[in-house]
Amino acid sequence: MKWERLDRAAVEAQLAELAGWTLNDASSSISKTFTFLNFIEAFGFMTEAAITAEKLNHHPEWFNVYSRVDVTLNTHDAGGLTELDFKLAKAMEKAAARRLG
Ligand SMILES: C[C@H](O)[C@H](O)[C@H]1CNC2=NC(N)=NC(=O)C2=N1
Repeated sequence: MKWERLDRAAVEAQLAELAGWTLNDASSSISKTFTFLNFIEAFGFMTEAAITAEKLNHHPEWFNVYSRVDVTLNTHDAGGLTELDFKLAKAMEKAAARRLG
């Protein structure tokens, strides 16, 4: 399925449903830093997010050090943000919430 790039208003509307995500340069991606109790919790989050990413065929750019995971999402194929980025962001929120309590 071909996903369309969202316009600024649609991006703002989606962002309003998410806590702690920031919009990057030219509205082309969104980012969030997740901090867990330790590496195992961070890696458990990444494992769960990876399974969702594979199901969606939509993959995060991320960087992990110990308990921290920096995530950036965008849709390369669309050159910006699409609904897929927000589906993955919301799934990540659920996976993180389960580990953060
Ligand atoms: C060929 C393959 O389906 C595509 O490259 C998919 C894979 N995962 C992807 N992930 C992300 N974030 N953006 C994409 O455009 C994308 N495209």
